[in-house]
Amino acid sequence: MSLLEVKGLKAAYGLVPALHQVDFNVQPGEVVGILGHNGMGKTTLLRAIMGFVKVTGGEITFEGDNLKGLAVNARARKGLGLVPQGRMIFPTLSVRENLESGIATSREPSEPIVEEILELFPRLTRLLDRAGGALSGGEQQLLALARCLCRRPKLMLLDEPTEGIQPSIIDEISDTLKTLTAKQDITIVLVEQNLDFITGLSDRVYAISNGVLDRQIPREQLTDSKAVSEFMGFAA
Ligand SMILES: Nc1ncnc2c1ncn2[C@@H]1O[C@H](COP(=O)(O)OP(=O)(O)OP(=O)(O)O)[C@@H](O)[C@H]1O
Repeated sequence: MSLLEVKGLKAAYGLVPALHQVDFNVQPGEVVGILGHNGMGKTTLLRAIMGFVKVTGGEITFEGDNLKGLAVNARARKGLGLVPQGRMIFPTLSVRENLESGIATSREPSEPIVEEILELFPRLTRLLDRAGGALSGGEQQLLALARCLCRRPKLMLLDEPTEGIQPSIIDEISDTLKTLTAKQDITIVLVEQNLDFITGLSDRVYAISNGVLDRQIPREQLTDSKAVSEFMGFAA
């Protein structure tokens, strides 16, 4: 059984459609990438899966259960976690407090998991008392990832983790995610426009274009950025 199955999904902002037809599935333990340019519907898709955006058609099932009508909190309790675009960490709370705020809504609230999660994030360990707002963009992204992991999600939805981040920290985020998937039982859906990042991490990559996602990029093309651009219709 797929962990996540999205079928014929549609979503709109008022009368303006943002997702027209989204069909894809994610198997347990996979990293599935969704590649698309600005405004193609990537954020809307992740927010619709998490329950922040109302869907107007189609269905989303998680571990075989239809998520229709379930609020964000209920989806989080089922094991979905979103690391949003722009990170959305608490700027006035310390790094440690940001991490603890993740545990408050954990499925397993009593577990002392901050220390365990920090093993994956040595850079954050050195910054535990610093205010979230005083971190660099890359450090904030690491914090947002770590905070989400403190809730022990089964499926982590990552919205453009490389956006506005220096190349050196992009590599660190990529390495951290690789260590995480090798070490822990977690499944990831990653939306991105950074081709190298997404192809380096993903087992499979789908293309999203103008709110339509129904095509997987052939595996043999994933290492050829020109072929991927052509496949997606990006080429001039
Ligand atoms: N709150 C909103 N109200 C109205 N329209 C919106 C809203 N959010 C997004 N849209 C529109 O929906 C479409 C998809 O936007 P979305 O943010 O999902 O794209 P994206 O692929 O994540 O883009 P980006 O890479 O720039 O974040 C765009 O046309 C966008 O203008």
